[in-house]
Amino acid sequence: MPCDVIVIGSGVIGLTTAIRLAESGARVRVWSRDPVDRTTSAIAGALWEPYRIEPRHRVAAWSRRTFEVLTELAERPEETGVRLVAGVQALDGDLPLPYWADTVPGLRPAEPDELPPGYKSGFRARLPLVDMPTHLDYLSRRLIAAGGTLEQRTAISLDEAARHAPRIANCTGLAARDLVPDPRVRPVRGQIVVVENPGLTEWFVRAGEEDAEAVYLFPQPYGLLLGGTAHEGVWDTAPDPATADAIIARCALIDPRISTARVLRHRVGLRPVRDEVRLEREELATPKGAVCVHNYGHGGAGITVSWGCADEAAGEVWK
Ligand SMILES: Cc1cc2nc3c(=O)[nH]c(=O)nc-3n(C[C@H](O)[C@H](O)[C@H](O)COP(=O)(O)OP(=O)(O)OC[C@H]3O[C@@H](n4cnc5c(N)ncnc54)[C@H](O)[C@@H]3O)c2cc1C
Repeated sequence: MPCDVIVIGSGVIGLTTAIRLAESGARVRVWSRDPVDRTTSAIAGALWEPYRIEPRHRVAAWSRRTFEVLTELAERPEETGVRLVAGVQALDGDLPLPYWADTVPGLRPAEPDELPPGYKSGFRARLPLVDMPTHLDYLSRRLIAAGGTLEQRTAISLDEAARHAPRIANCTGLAARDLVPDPRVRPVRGQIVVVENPGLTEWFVRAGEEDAEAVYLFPQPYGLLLGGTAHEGVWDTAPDPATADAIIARCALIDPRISTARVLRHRVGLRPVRDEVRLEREELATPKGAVCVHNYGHGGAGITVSWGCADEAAGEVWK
């Protein structure tokens, strides 16, 4: 099938990149090793918030652009899976507000009585909270409506894809480690638990950038998502029962009703962390001289930067 661009990967990064290209008139094929609902993106929480992602100056611009787009999508939450939800992030000690705070209208320091017991400082904000199964469904439908195709197919190499199209977008997340190959992208394992929501309507987060154990509670339409962990270099995707118990115990300190809530499911995902997101154009040394735009390594914030990165990647494809 003739096409202008092959996008490799159907996580949030591949789908948003493919949508930008298809909606600007390109004939786009998306190849994905995994079905959309088996990607790392499908496991994410997913709150808009820059976390475990660098470099800050680019992340600030990408996340601002994504905030704008998600705010628009939040006008149709049933269709898009995006809602604007209020909540509190606790900070350790007297840390200043985060570097991206000016992106969020109305973000303000939390009053002491807005913080759970034991926490001294934090901020309060309304942020986009994304129900990923619904959102990925929405993105897939939007891609197809724009004329794109979604195929379950594994790219053996970038050169193989270059035999099918003159332009490629490499949105393979952690798998870029083997495909490129790029040893700088590495897993940071995250485990979560979904329980029946005992009545929470706001999110809560306490997550230091370097901490292996975080606390987060996200009220989603499918249940209350509890997190979590962040273990560097760990590849195991089987949920660990002791880790799940510890997550529930930490979250129950925020709301004791959680300790008796019915567990609906356990999930583990591997964040594709890199010292810097790789978003750049490369001329491949193939006989026909194809162009590959790399867009991977978004760490713990792929949803948070998705549309900003998609805009930039689509621009690089046509340069
Ligand atoms: C527990 C957890 C919680 C998280 N919470 C948040 C959050 O609250 N907010 C936030 O913004 N982010 C969050 N993240 C991070 C976010 O999930 C990732 O940054 C994001 O999903 C990365 O998206 P991606 O499209 O690059 O990768 P993926 O979703 O992994 O998609 C990669 C795609 O590439 C395909 N692929 C790989 N190799 C090949 C190949 N050779 N050929 C064809 N296809 C291939 C795969 O099949 C897949 O379709 C969380 C992550 C985890 C694990």
